[in-house]
Parts: sequence; C-alpha cells; structure tokens
Amino acid sequence: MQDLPQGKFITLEGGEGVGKSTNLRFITQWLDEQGISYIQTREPGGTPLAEQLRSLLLEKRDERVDPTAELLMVFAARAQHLNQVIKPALAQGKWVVCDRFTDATYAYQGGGRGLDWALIAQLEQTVQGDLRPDSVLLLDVDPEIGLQRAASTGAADRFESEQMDFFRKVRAAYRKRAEGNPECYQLIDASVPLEEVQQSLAAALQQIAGGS
Ligand SMILES: Nc1ncnc2c1ncn2[C@@H]1O[C@H](COP(=O)(O)OP(=O)(O)O)[C@@H](O)[C@H]1O
Ligand SMILES: Cc1cn([C@H]2C[C@H](O)[C@@H](COP(=O)(O)OP(=O)(O)O)O2)c(=O)[nH]c1=O
Repeated sequence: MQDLPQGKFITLEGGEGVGKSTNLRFITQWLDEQGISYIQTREPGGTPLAEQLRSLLLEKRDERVDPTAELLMVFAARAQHLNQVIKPALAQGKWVVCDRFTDATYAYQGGGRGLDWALIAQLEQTVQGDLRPDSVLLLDVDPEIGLQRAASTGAADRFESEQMDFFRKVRAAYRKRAEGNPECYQLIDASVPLEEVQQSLAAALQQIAGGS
C-alpha cells in the first residue's frame, strides 16, 4: 500500500516574550518563499471550542485555579485541536506550524506548577497516541529579558502575571526537554539580535525541509 502524504509538524516554543509572534511571521514567510503548503495554528486554541478553553485558561480570576484542572483543560483543548485541525492537515501533506504544543505543558504545568511529568506523559499518550512534533523550535532567553520585551505588547494575562520564580522553572523545564532529545529540538538563543535569531531559524527550517 502506498503511504499517504504526511506534512511536517513543527512547534514553536519558549517562555513569555521570547519573540514567538515576531518569529512566527518569519517562519510563515520562509514557507511561502519555499512554496511549502502549511497551516498556522496555536495552543491552547485552534478551533472554536479550544479557543473558548484558551480564554478560560488565560483570564485572570480571583479563584485559585487548581493545577490539575488547568492541566486537563489544556489537554481537552489539545484533543479537539488535534482531531479537528492538526491531523487532517498533516494527512493532506501540509506542514503544521503550531505556536506552542505539549512541550508548553511540560514547561508550564510541569515545571511552573510542579505537576509530575509522568502524569503529563500519560495524558500525552492518551490524547496524542504516537503523534509528536517532527521538530520543536525552542526560543530560549532569560525570563527577565523576555518579560521586559512582553511588557511592551499589552496587558498581562493569568500566566504572564506569575512571579519570576515560576518563569525560571518554566525555562529550566523547556531546556531539560530539549537536552533530553536533541534530535527533535532546535534550542535557539533568542537573546541575540532578531536577525541572528532568524538566521538560526532559517537554518533549522532548511534542515527540517531537507529531511522530508
Ligand atoms: N531577538 C530580539 N531582540 C530584541 N527584541 C526582540 C527580539 N525578538 C523579539 N523582540 C521584541 O520583543 C517584543 C516581544 O516579541 P513577541 O514576538 O511579541 O514575543 P512573544 O510572542 O514571544 O510574546 C516585541 O516588541 C519584539 O519586537
Ligand atoms: C499550550 C500551553 C500554553 N500554556 C500557557 C503558556 C502561555 O502563557 C499561554 C498562551 O499564551 P501565549 O502563547 O504566550 O500567547 P500570547 O503571546 O498571546 O500571550 O498559555 C500552558 O500553560 N500550557 C500549555 O500546554
């Protein structure tokens, strides 16, 4: 039986204010230039239901949000997004460029909130089966710098309102993920000027496209 076409699943990750929005524009421009067919999407979100869950997750509230409730909401949104949007696009041979995915769960709910990675891994397997990103582009910068950058782009949401210690744990967890699986992760220094970040991204994309 002939294999169905399968696009590449690329995720962009990093802490607050690392430059994800700016660099997503660069990535999609690069894909346009190469004539690669793709969709751009984000987590939490990407479908009407998942976007509603995103609003609930990001909204600041007086009630303390239980970390396990937060974790389950993130995976509820992911199940919907995967089945409605990501898998169909990959099956059509499109690339999927996703602004955050399950590495954010390991970093924020695992690192930041202190939930056990084994619990996250169980939910990951249940929701995703064997589906994992082909490549994770991880933008890495000291959170002090990231938060200064993010401050210029609007009001802080529930996550952005956390303390510095939370963001340090998020960064450490992301780096641990990348170090544990270097073939799948591109750890990109985002402290350098934007042009240099984008040179690294272009090199990473070239490598991913070459491997198809
Ligand atoms: N490498 C960089 N050096 C300096 N400033 C940057 C860099 N990357 C992004 N910025 C700036 O930081 C701010 C936040 O970037 P943005 O792309 O909105 O981050 P995010 O989407 O990760 O929150 C923007 O004003 C952007 O121009
Ligand atoms: C995907 C995902 C995101 N998040 C958080 C991280 C971010 O703070 C937030 C999403 O916001 P973000 O992607 O930073 O969007 P914006 O640039 O519009 O602020 O959701 C989790 O805590 N767990 C997850 O699994």
